Amino acid sequence: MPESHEIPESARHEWTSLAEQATAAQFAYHVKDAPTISDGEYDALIRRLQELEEAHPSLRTPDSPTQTVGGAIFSTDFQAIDHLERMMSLDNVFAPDELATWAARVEREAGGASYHFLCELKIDGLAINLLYEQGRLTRALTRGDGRTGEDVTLNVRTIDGVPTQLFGNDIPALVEIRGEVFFPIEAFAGLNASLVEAGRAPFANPRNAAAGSLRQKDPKVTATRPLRMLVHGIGARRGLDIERQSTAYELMRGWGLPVSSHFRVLDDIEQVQEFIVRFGEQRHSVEHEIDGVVVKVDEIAVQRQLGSTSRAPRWAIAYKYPPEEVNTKLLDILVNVGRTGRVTPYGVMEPVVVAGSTVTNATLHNAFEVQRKGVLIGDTVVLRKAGDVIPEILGPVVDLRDGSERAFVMPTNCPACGSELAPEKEGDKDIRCPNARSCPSQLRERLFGLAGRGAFDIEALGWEGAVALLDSGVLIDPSLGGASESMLFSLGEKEIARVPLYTRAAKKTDPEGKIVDGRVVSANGQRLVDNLVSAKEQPLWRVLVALSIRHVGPTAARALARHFGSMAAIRSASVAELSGVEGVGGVIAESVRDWFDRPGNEWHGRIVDQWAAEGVRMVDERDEDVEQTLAGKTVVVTGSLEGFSRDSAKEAILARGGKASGSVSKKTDWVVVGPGAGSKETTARELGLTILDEAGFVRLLETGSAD
Ligand SMILES: NC(=O)c1ccc[n+]([C@@H]2O[C@H](COP(=O)([O-])OP(=O)(O)OC[C@H]3O[C@@H](n4cnc5c(N)ncnc54)[C@H](O)[C@@H]3O)[C@@H](O)[C@H]2O)c1
Ligand SMILES: [Zn+2]
Repeated sequence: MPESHEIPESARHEWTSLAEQATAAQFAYHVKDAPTISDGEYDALIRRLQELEEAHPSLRTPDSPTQTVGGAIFSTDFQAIDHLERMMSLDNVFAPDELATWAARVEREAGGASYHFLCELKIDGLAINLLYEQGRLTRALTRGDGRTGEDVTLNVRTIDGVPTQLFGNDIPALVEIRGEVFFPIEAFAGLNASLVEAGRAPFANPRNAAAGSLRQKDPKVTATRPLRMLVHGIGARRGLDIERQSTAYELMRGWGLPVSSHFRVLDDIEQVQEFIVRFGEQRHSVEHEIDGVVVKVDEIAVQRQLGSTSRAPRWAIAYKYPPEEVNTKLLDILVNVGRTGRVTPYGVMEPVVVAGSTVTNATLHNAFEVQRKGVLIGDTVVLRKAGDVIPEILGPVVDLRDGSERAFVMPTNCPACGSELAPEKEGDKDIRCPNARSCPSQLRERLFGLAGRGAFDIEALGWEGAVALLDSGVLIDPSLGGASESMLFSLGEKEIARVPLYTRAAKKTDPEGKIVDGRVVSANGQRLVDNLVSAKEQPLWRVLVALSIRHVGPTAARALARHFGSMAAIRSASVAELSGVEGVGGVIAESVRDWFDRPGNEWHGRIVDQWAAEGVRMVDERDEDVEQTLAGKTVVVTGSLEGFSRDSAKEAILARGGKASGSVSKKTDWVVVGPGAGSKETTARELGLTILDEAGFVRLLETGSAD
């Protein structure tokens, strides 16, 4: 124990308590493969311990969690064996200035030698040490405490892509290959579903699935898991002389080892920064989870010169991205009734900040999905939110259950209107509220949906506004005998003035994502009137989307509008005629006909009639009048353009028969780049695609050619 007389008692207490928590977390994470706190929380614990130790160096004992390579061996399932050369951890930085500090230190201690930076993705899996003797895989060990690992040779032999025999003629007599075993993201949900079905505990995230799958007593179980491995280092070696780590990677690739295609050798720390930013944006286009970038000094001689601390090399650093996974409590599972009556369960969670916003809800899609994920109400769950992507509950933290958790039961009646819920057809995964006409929940969702960006785009009408309009009764439709979104366009200023409204923008500016009391924009009533006037001029496809016809989203609506040109023509088209349109299949065609024709749906037609009577545009300028200069071509627009919004650029491409894509690939014909373009431009350049500026884009639209 540290000397206590010179350290304030409060600091000593805090250190002891945090060290205990960190040690317990290491055990849960490295030994049980079932962490009970998130990586972000763990990193924060370690940071705080480091701060305390910085202030009171005598707290920094050799067995402090800040000084050890986590995961001492406690498991009896495997034999403990020493590594030939120690396996290290990595020190972390979380911001550019911390990276710069590290780089400055490297520069200072490199003693004038010249060197490069080797940048790699930090694979979120578990470390493995493969021993090859005369090219034969003779042993595989987990990292353990860095000196001693667990013998998982038989398990590793079942991993696809890990060669049991190296090939080539420059095979060293002995070499330790270090790498990471991971669980491919796309296989994760399926694994949990099958575990739940077998009555077993699901994994909290892919990283734990990797560790838990590898560290199985029975290698036959490991063999059923789609584990993969990538190489990221080299340990003890005999008969191998390399000057740079990147050279070793090329050699290893030649021997048949799985080497990542994402590593780069860079000259200076500015380029390293760019690499970090680029992969921060592309974090999800990689087949495994990454929690950061690892920056290494490439030259082995300089690595030796820099040496290492008790737990990590000084010649490498992990730049960690902001965490996208947090733990929170699943307080309840409720159901939402959507604009087409679909009933969707969603989790209500203790509010938690992740990826820059506060999350309280996450959709669970349907009752099967709840089942497959194995989450219970009352569970601590791992919640993931990646950038702009909608938040997702990954899985439960089973070890924190106390027996009070309960399973979700799908309600039998609509929580909004009491109607009996049922699947529409036998075998449907979804169940629905059949009361399309007056279910308050469906009405709210339809009204909100029709104001959305992909429909009429009524900026002044957000969720709260939709609720307020319906609650105030101004949308009572005499012809329908109840509330209906069809009254919207007939509203006058007088009616709107009665309703307190909130804008989408107001919602956005509030960091909490909720509407703060009193944020009633009084000018908003006038804005809504103005918005409604311009909404009437929206093109036909947007009107179609606004009708909330099942399966008719922007893509199908565009195809229908382009082909038929008017609401009247769509209304009178047969299923065969509808499904004959490219991009409109049988399901959509049936859905459109059903929406108009099914007995009881007559009120749908009346909505269309009423909108038409209020002046909503029901006929398009036919796209045939626009020359199809881009037929069959794919264009990506990135960055901001002066004369086009994101939507109008897309419409201009679509109207000319082209495809507007969101991602750059080899199949992209042209990439239009405006100021602020990021990784897409880089990718386009790497692929050697034709890049256009705004003027070039305008010419392209007119002529179909970039010259
Ligand atoms: N949630 C928890 O309770 C808990 C507990 C302990 C640890 N952890 C997590 O683990 C981290 C600490 O674990 P650690 O000591 O293994 O450190 P680390 O995971 O931050 O970094 C070291 C490891 O990164 C791996 N790695 C992945 N890609 C690499 C690459 N390209 N090059 C080199 N190495 C690469 C190696 O296996 C190496 O051992 C924490 O920061 C936290 O994220 C979480
Ligand atoms: Zn209902």
